[in-house]
Amino acid sequence: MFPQRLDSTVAYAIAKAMIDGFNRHYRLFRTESARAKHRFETADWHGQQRAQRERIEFYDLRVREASIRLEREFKAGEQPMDVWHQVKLHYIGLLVNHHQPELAETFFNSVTTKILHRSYFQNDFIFVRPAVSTEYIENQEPTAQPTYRAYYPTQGNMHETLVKLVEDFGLCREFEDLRRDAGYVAEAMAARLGDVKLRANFQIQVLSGLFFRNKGAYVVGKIINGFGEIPFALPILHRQPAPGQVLPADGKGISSQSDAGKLVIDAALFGEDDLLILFSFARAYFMVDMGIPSAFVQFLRSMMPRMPRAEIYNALGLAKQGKTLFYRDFLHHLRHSTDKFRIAPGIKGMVMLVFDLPSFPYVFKVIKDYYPPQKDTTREQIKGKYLLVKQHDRVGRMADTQEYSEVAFPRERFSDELIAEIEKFAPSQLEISDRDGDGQMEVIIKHVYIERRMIPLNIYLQEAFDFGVAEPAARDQIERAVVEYGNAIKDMVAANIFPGDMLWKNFGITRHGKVVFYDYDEIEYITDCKFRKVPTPRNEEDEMSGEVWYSVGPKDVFPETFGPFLLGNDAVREVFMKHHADLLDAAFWQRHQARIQAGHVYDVFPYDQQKRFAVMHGPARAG
Ligand SMILES: Nc1ncnc2c1ncn2[C@@H]1O[C@H](COP(=O)(O)OP(=O)(O)OP(=O)(O)O)[C@@H](O)[C@H]1O
Repeated sequence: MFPQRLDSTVAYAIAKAMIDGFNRHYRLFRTESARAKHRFETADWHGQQRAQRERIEFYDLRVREASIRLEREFKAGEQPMDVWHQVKLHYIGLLVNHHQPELAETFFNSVTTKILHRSYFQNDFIFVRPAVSTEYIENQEPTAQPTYRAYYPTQGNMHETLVKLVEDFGLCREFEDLRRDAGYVAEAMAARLGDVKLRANFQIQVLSGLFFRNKGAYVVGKIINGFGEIPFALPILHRQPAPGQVLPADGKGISSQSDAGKLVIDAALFGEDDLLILFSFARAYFMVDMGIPSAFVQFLRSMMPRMPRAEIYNALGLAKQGKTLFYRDFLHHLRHSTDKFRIAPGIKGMVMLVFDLPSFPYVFKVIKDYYPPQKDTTREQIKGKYLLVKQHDRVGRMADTQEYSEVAFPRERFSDELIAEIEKFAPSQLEISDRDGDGQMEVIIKHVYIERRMIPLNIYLQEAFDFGVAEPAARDQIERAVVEYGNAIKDMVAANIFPGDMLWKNFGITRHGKVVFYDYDEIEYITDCKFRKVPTPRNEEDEMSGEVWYSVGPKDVFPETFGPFLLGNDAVREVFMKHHADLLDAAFWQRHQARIQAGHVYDVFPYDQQKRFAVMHGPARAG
């Protein structure tokens, strides 16, 4: 199996062409990410969103280019196994001093699996686990940026240090008052540190690349004191010039105009939980200029040890690496667990067949082969909607999904009930065979989306109902769920998304108590919908008719009619009407539609209004 001699010249040429293909990919990816700084400085918000969307496509384009080149120049698909073994060894050699070896290995897997027939590629040909270490990679070039910078403030010069720390990012746009903002940050840090004694190693470390997303730029780092570490992030925004921009403190997102202002540090976020929300799977990917991405991941992991590395790679826009790592984690989990896959708890979907493994915090969603008549859709349309969400700003309210094809699971881990369910609703997606010939039967699913498991909101509410709505704890649970549910819809509206199907069962609650939407098959752009008031009945017959007597176009939405589906329970109705009655009014939706059509980009920021310096220190001081 292992080649004794590297005697094939074509093997080296293939390996070299492959690494050239990857290097081209990473160069383009990095350049696009680095340009985010300029787009931020010049307030090119539409450009920023476009780039975020387009960058997702880069990987597949480069994989396709590389496979075409390998086929054309080297007939790579026709090379014997022996040559492919040598290709892999040469490739490993080329990675020894590479700065993104883990990404380059994944690229190798993507290209080879495209070129080689499935029965032909086996684990020997691809990187099932990393062959080259990502530990301690350094760029030795004199002009190279280190991954992070360290500052050593004392009690006396904290303020100056923070000013310098921000200035070192070299943002080419004036701050409104950086000294003032650094003062706010210093105060917030002091409050967070409390009365602790500053130890010899007291320092602030910040990643040398700013994290850009939509209308924000984030400084990301940690404070180290003795054995303690406090992760933090400082969002930098453009001050909006018009007065009265600060929403009421209970408002969720920070709506902002498309105009540009001087820069401000908007808040100081501390601790793992704030950071986890910032890096959530329900938000768009960041743009960061990273020479050594694994070093960024390692730093971020030290700040958020509970976040899987796969999700960190995703958040950095390196979704294919995220996908690879997720799959490795999944296989590892399968090997070290014994429970069985089952139909996911909750109300079954009409278009999606959803299953999970109780011990594993994700769900697997398969598109059914047929749907009830009210679901006028197709497999392609559903895939289109999932893609739309992937490319769109998910504003912390729409779960990210990873798409996999031909996923094999051990047959003995599937309950018979689940197999029967798949056979009934998605037979085209199911194969049960011993594909790799190891004597073990496998369940092979042709196409599946995988996403984080949440508690479906209907189940969460039901728990409270079962407890008894008179109980304060149950009332709290209902209030939290309903308020957050409305906030989730409003954040989606800000981002031009109409969820389509707003039933409780289509939303889930995360471990941070955030409500997130996950049912995308009826999603539409707000700007494509027609929000209407229910017309006044023409006569008594209309009025008494239980049927819809007025004509309804395909894009018509009647917000008044949401109530009966959502508000059957009195306790729910009371909270909903107190906080979110506007969602039942067509005028609310039309107003947002008009604002989006006028070109305003809304950004929903991943922290509470109460954490904004403008709110904490009063608008008079902060703008
Ligand atoms: N991320 C998730 N976490 C937990 N449960 C989930 C998740 N996604 C889906 N489910 C469960 O699976 C069910 C069906 O999922 P989903 O709503 O995506 O399917 P659907 O076919 O699009 O639904 P519908 O019939 O409303 O269109 C949900 O009601 C919920 O119980």
